[in-house]
Amino acid sequence: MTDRDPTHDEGLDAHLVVDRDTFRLDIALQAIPGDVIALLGPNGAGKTTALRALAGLLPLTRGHLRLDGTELARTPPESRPVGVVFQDYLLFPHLTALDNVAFGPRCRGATKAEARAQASDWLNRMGLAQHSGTKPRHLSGGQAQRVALARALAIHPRLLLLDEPLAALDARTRLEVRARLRRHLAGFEAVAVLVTHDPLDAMVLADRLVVVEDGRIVQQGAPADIARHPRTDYIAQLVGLNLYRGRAEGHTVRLDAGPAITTTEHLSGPAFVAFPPGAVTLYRDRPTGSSARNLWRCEVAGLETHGDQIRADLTGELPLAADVTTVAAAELDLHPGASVWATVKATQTHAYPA
Ligand SMILES: Nc1ncnc2c1ncn2[C@@H]1O[C@H](COP(=O)(O)OP(=O)(O)OP(=O)(O)O)[C@@H](O)[C@H]1O
Repeated sequence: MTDRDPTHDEGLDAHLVVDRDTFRLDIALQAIPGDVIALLGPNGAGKTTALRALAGLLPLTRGHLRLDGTELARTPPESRPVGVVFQDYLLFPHLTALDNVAFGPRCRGATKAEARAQASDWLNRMGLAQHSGTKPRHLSGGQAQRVALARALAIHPRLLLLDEPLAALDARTRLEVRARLRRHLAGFEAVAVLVTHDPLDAMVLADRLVVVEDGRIVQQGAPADIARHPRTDYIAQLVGLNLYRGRAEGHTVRLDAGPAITTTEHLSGPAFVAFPPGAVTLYRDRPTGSSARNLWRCEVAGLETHGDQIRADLTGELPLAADVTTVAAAELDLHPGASVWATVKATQTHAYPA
């Protein structure tokens, strides 16, 4: 585990206390350059409040906000080394894609020619060279998202904030933009914080999830750890996904570490495959009549109760989480150390490019 303590003047060190009428946000966030953090939480939990406080759009009631060792609380938002991608991208409608991206560098003292050269470079990197003269209304959702990202990155931010970066996109575009955004974030050398409702976005894009409920952090950690050991019902439902990486060939994703998973999607190349714990069926004995292609022998490592469901943490051929009813758990005599067979139908899995 990396040392996340930004005491060496690198990264984000924040304690955000913000009062809004009867609501209080009180969270501490630490990150080192290269970290991608996802803030997740139910409606009204305080995610947007946190993002706005980080951007300087809401004042702190108390606490501190240090970036690379500099206290930002008194720096006006437009002078902070902070790039923001808003949910609906907020591109200037009357400016071309190029001038939208050039806006930040221009405001920070670059000449018009310099700012445009930098903007052009960013648009190239985003694969948008041929759209530099296009106005936002003629861009697709995915293209507008990339322009917004280029605009945020063009100021060389030390903190990149993304508010529901994929929410405005239709399901198809979302897949593609998610994969692309992931590559950009992986190469980003400062701290990135994104707010999302979507556990899949969070797990694919972030190295660390910070779950906020009612203004407080209720759990944080690596996505896989949180998925296996959720501490609240909300998190159990939210991150209820088994997620793996591998290489797809047709309807099969061969995992980097583990067996192959049969999916309905037809892909080739690096891919993720995910399925919810509720999609897993458990058997004590090897099922004979089952048509499921995905059949693995596992051992119960742990059990946790969430309402009337039991989440089984399984190890073995494929580590996975499975949700079963309390009745089923009793019938299967599930207990740590018990060996079980797990099946997942291809139709219950979801594969997408990595
Ligand atoms: N302008 C405002 N004035 C006063 N209180 C507000 C204001 N905006 C939001 N709040 C309150 O702050 C709390 C947190 O809201 P916030 O928008 O940060 O949550 P969120 O986690 O982003 O929710 P959502 O997922 O619905 O966007 C809520 O209880 C909300 O009622």
